[in-house]
Amino acid sequence: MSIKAGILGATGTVGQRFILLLSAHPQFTINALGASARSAGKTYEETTKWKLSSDIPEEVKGMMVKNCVPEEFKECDVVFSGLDASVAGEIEMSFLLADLVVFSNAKNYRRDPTVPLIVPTVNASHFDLIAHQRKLHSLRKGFLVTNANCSTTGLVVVLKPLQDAFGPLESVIVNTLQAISGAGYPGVASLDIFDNIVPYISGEEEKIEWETLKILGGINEARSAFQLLSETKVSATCNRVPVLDGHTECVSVKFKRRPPPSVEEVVKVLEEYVSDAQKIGCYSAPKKAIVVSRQDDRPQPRLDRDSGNGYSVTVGRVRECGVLDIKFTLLAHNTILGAAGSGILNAEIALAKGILVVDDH
Ligand SMILES: NC(=O)C1=CN([C@@H]2O[C@H](COP(=O)(O)OP(=O)(O)OC[C@H]3O[C@@H](n4cnc5c(N)ncnc54)[C@H](OP(=O)(O)O)[C@@H]3O)[C@@H](O)[C@H]2O)C=CC1
Ligand SMILES: N[C@@H](CC(=O)OP(=O)(O)O)C(=O)O
Repeated sequence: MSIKAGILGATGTVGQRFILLLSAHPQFTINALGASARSAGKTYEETTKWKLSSDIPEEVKGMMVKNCVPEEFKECDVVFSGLDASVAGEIEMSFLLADLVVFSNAKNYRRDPTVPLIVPTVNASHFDLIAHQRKLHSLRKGFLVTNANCSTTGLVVVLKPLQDAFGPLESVIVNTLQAISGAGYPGVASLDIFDNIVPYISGEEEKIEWETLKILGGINEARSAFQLLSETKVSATCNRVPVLDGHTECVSVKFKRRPPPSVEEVVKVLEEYVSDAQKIGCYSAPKKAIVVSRQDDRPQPRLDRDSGNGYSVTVGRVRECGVLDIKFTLLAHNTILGAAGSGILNAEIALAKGILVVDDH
C-alpha cells in the first residue's frame, strides 16, 4: 500500500526534513508540495534553499510547488504541515473542513480542546479523541492532530515513564539549550548567535510549561475532553545556542511520593520504557524511545542527536538534586523527533489504529 502524502511548508526547515524522511519511507509516497505564493509555480529544486547534508531526493527535485489550498491536495491521504505559524491556523483549518487528514507542527491548534497534541512515543492514546473531533466538524475521514513544541517533546518523553512508575510529579524545572535550526531559515542572525548565547526565545517557555500538562494528562471517559495535569508545576528557561541541530535540556524533578525514587530506580525505569509506538510496531519507532548514557560527558548534540535515527531521546547525568529530587540532562533532535519525525510517526500510529483511512486509488 502506498499512502499519498502532501507537505505544506515543504520549502522550510521542517518541510525539508519531511521530504527526506518521507522519500525513504516504505509506506508513503510524496504526492504534493505546498508553500507560499513566492514559491508556488516553481520546481522544488528551483525555489528551495536546501540546507540538509543529503541531496534533495531525485523524485522531488522537479515537482511543482503548489499554493496551500485544499483543492491542490485532494488526492492526498495525509497532509503534513510545516507551515509558518502566521499562516498555519487558517490554512490547516481549511484543509480539515475539506475532510483532509492534517498532522501539524505549528503551535496554532495545540491548545484547542478538540485537537490532540501527540508526542508519538508518549501519548498515542490521545488519538481516542478523533471520533469526537470528526463529529463536531461533520467529517468522514479527515482530522487534525498536532505535535508538540520541540523542547516540550524531549521533556515529556522522559517525564512520561517517571510519572507512570512513581506517580505524580510535583515540580519540574527545565533549562534548555536550543539549536538554531529551531528558529527556521534564515532564523537567528549569524552576528547574534556566533560566539554567543541568547537567553530568550519568544513564547517558548510558556509553551513548554503548558503543553506538558496536556500531553501528560488524560482524557475523560466519554473521550470528548482532555484532562490537564493539575498537580504538576513546570518552570522553563530557554536559551538559543550555536548548535545546528539538537536541543539539550537540563531538568530537575520533584516527585509527590515520599521518599522519592533513587537514582538507580529512575535509571531502570527510563531504560525499560517501551512506548505504544514501539508496541504497535511502527516503522519509524525507535528501538529505544529513551537511551540512557552512563558517560559523565553525555549527551552531546553532535554525538547523540541521531540516536534512533533522530527518534530517540538520550538521557545522561542522572543524579540526586540537592533542591528537588532527581536531575538529569536530555537531548532530542529538534527537527526529527521534535518536528517532522513526530508528524510521520503519529501518522503511522493513526494508520495502525485504523483512524487514518486510505482510499483505494
Ligand atoms: N524548526 C523546528 O525545529 C520546529 C518548527 N516547528 C514549527 O513548524 C513550522 C515550520 O517551521 P520552520 O520549518 O522552522 O519554518 P521556516 O520558516 O523554515 O518555513 C516556513 C514554511 O512556511 C511557508 N510559508 C510561509 N508563508 C506562507 C504562506 N503565506 N502561505 C503558505 N506557505 C507559507 C514557507 O514557504 P516559502 O519558502 O514559500 O516562504 C516555508 O515553506 C512552524 O510553525 C514552526 O513553529 C515546530 C517544531 C520544531
Ligand atoms: N521555537 C522552537 C521551534 C518552534 O518553532 O517551536 P513551535 O512550533 O512551538 O513554535 C525553537 O526555537 O527551537
